[in-house]
Amino acid sequence: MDATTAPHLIPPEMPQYGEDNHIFELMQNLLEQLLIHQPQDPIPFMIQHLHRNNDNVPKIVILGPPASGKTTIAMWLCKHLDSNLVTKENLTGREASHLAEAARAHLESSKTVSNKMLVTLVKERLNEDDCLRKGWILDGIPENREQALMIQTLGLAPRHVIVLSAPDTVLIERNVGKRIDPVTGEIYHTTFDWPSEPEIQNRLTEPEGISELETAQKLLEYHRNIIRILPSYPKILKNISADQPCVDVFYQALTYVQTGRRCNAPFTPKVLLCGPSGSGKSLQATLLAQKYGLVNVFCGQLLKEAVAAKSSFGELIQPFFEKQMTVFFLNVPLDSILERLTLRRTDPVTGERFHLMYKPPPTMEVQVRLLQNPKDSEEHIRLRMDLFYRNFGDLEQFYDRAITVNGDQDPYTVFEYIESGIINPLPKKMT
Ligand SMILES: Nc1ncnc2c1ncn2[C@@H]1O[C@H](COP(=O)(O)OP(=O)(O)O)[C@@H](O)[C@H]1O
Repeated sequence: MDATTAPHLIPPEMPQYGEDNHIFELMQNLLEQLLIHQPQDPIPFMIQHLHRNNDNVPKIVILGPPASGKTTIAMWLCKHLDSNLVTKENLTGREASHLAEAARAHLESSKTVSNKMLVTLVKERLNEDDCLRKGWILDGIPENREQALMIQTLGLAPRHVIVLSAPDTVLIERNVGKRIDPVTGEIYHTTFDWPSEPEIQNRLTEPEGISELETAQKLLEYHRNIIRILPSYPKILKNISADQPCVDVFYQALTYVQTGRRCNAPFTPKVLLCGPSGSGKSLQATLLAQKYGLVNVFCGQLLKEAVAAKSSFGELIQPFFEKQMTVFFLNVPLDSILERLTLRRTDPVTGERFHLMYKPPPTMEVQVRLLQNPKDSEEHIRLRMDLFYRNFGDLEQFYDRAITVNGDQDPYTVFEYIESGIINPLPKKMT
C-alpha cells in the first residue's frame, strides 16, 4: 500500500515495538500451541505457556549415517547449550518408565522397537519438565519417514535439523575405531580421539555392531530411509560435512543452531551500507530495495532534497535512524576502485552509463560520444577515498556491530553475504 494514501498515520514506533519485543513470534507460538493441544480452556493454558517462557529453548534433531559423529556432536551441543540429549539408547534404558520397560522386553525378544513404541517414548520424554525447560537434542531420531510423520502429528516440532554426511568408505573405516567410556558414556576413537588418562584408556569398551560388514549394512538402510525423512523438514535443514575434524563440525553446527529462526513475521530490514565511492553501495542498495520492497535512501540525494524543500524531513526520518540498524562496510582495495571508476563513461544523449571493461558500448557511434565525469579522475578518486577512510574510523566506532564485507567480488556473492547478515545476524564478522 502507498503509505502516503493510507487512512491512518502509523507511527514508526508501533511496528518497531513489535519487532523489538518479538510480538509476532510470541503470538504465533501461542497460536501454534493452542492448535496442537486444543485445551478446553484456552486462557489459563496461554497464561501457563507464557509463564513457562520456553519458546526459545533448543529443539534440535541431528541425523546422519552411522559413525558420522551424531552422538559426539549432540553431546557437545548439549553441554554447550545446557540442554538434554535424547537417544534411542537412553530412551529405552529409562528405569522409571513402564513404557521403556516394555520397549526393553521387546528389544530383547525381537531386537527391534516398533515405530509407535519409540515415538511414544520420545513424546513421554520431551514432555518431561527438564526437556520443557531446557529443550532437547534428538540424536538419530526419526529413523524413518513413518517416525518423522508420527512425531510431526504429535506437534513435536524441531527448530533446527542438522544432517551430517561423509563418504561411506570414510565412515566404515571410522566406525571400527569407536570406543565408549562405560562410566561417563563419552565417545572416543582409537585414532582421532584417544583419552590421555590411562584410567580412562583401560576402561574403554568396544561397542557392538561396528565391524565393516555391520556398518555397511546400516549404511544401506540409512540411505534408503534418509531421502524419505528430509522432505519433512524443508526449511530448517542444514547439511554439514562430517568428513572434517570434529571441532569444525561442532562449530558449524553451533553457529547454525544459534542463528535466529527465520520467521515470517513482518520485518523491515534497516540497513546502512558504508564504503568509499565505487565500492558498490548503490548497486547493493538497489538489489536489496528490489527484493525486500525497501525504500532506498541515498543520503546525498536526501540531503539535497531536504535543502530544496526546506522541509523538516530529517525530523521525520529520525525515528528510523535512531533504532538498531545492521551496518555493512563494503571493503574494496584502491586498485579495484580505480579500475571500476576511471573506466566509467556516460552517454550524453541517452544518459546511459557504460564501463569500458565490464559494460562496453554497443556501437562505435556511441563509443565516440561517451564522456567521463571529471570526478572519476584518478586524482579525485584518491582524494575521496582518503577522506572516506579518515571519516570511517569514527563511523566504525559508532556502529560497533558493523560487518565488514569483501566488496571486491561479484555483486551477487556480495549480495548473498549482506542478505544472510540481515536475516541471521551472526556474532562473527564476515570478511
Ligand atoms: N569428525 C570426526 N572426525 C573423526 N572422527 C570422528 C568424527 N566424528 C566422530 N568421530 C569418531 O567416530 C566414531 C563414531 O562417532 P559417533 O558420534 O558415535 O557417530 P554416530 O553417533 O553418528 O554413530 C567415534 O569414535 C568418534 O570419536
